[in-house]
Amino acid sequence: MTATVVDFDQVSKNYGSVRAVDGLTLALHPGETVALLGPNGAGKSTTLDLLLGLKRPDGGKVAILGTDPREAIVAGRVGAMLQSGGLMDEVTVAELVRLARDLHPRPYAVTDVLARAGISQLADRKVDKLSGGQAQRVRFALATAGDSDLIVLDEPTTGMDVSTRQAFWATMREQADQGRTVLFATHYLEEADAIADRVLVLHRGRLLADGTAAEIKAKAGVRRISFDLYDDRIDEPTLRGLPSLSGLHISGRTVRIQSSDADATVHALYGLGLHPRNLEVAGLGLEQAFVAITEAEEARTP
Ligand SMILES: Nc1ncnc2c1ncn2[C@@H]1O[C@H](COP(=O)(O)OP(=O)(O)OP(=O)(O)O)[C@@H](O)[C@H]1O
Repeated sequence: MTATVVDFDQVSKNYGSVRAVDGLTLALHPGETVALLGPNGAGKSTTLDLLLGLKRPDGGKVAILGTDPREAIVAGRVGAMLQSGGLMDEVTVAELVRLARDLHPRPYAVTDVLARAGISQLADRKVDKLSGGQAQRVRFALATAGDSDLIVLDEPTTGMDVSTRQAFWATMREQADQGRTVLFATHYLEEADAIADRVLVLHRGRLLADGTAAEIKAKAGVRRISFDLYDDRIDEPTLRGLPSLSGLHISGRTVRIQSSDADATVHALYGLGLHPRNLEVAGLGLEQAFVAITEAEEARTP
């Protein structure tokens, strides 16, 4: 059986009357790259804080590799990169990385850490002279200053430019390929789609969806249909009457539809005697699926 790296068992956390995390049960395994998604206030940061032992749950239990999160951190099992992590001023990048690796039970060489984070050329730069994206890379270097089993990242690529972001994710992929578990919270859904092999959707502190990006898209249950009408009059009320329609957009001769049952919609389309050309049926993108899932939940529990 595969060991469990992260284990949340019925975990809850309240801030006064706000239930930030609500009975969360979750297990993460070695080598998984997991994206944590959720609208603002869904409980992502609180979940990561509970995981890192920065907050204590009001109910339930959090474990990392079967031990208390704080113990796991002291043992160097976890590398973390948090949004709020301020960097020490008045020191150079290399000095700061050296400090982090000196505190790690299984440290890497400073030059390797700098190279992996793509900041070798910034080694002698004072930390307070870094750009936002460079500071993010330094935080990343601190999170990977030693050999950890779990890497936790809270919105890691905020402020990174496109090429820095790509290099960052390539490095993270390597970390996961070596058997480490990578858990990251993000608002960039295309990033989750491209990088994560497992996606968690959190909403009001509860897990709404847990699966591959493809499974989350399928869960949204909506498909996009598009086609061109060259030979027929485009009659909007008739198109609106198609079964299972949840959206209709007409632009010139092109019709775009969202449908909860694409087979039924397309069948009825031909039944109207229309002659659609360039017909395409596709699933939702992860971003649209995320919106559909969270909005459906909002409608269910206002
Ligand atoms: N220290 C705190 N005191 C009171 N309420 C808090 C505190 N921290 C978070 N909350 C509340 O708990 C809920 C979850 O917040 P959290 O920061 O975990 O969400 P998030 O998913 O990380 O949001 P975002 O995407 O905006 O960063 C929110 O309603 C938030 O207002």
